[in-house]
Amino acid sequence: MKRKDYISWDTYFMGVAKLSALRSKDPSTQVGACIVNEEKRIVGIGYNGLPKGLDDSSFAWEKEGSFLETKYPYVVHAEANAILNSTQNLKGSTIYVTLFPCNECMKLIAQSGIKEIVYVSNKDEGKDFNVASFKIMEAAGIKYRQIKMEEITLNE
Ligand SMILES: O=c1ccn([C@H]2C[C@H](O)[C@@H](COP(=O)(O)O)O2)c(=O)[nH]1
Ligand SMILES: [Zn+2]
Repeated sequence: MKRKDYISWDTYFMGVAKLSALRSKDPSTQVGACIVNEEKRIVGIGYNGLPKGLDDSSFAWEKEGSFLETKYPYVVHAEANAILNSTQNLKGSTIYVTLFPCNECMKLIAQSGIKEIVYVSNKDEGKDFNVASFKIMEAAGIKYRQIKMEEITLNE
């Protein structure tokens, strides 16, 4: 008889997104993304980090202070990395992301043909960029749903 407590597709793909987020060097917000095609194949993964060639230790990860001394001008967002890392055309695919995408990422998501967003947290709800993100998403006809992530236990 087959096992009954196997994880769902949502848990599986969000689990990959969460695992990817653990690679992030951002001390305050770690984001992971996993793009899945219509055949449930993973076609791109990413997390928020500095661009290739930049030393993680030489750049500030501050949230506040002079703009050039914060992380904001330098970090590549998880969704952008997942799209850049993708192995095929993303038309019709789904992105699993641990944090609801910002407006900049939403533009990339719409432009790449991704048709569904599955997310866990929307910690920036109500901020202008978050409202803009919802506007882009709805105007582009992208579906979305928020899921609760269950704990995954790894047996030996
Ligand atoms: O769509 C998004 C939005 C944000 N991120 C990353 C970029 C930063 O490293 C953090 C956000 O910093 P805060 O601590 O929340 O100010 O998250 C992302 O990857 N994708
Ligand atoms: Zn973003």
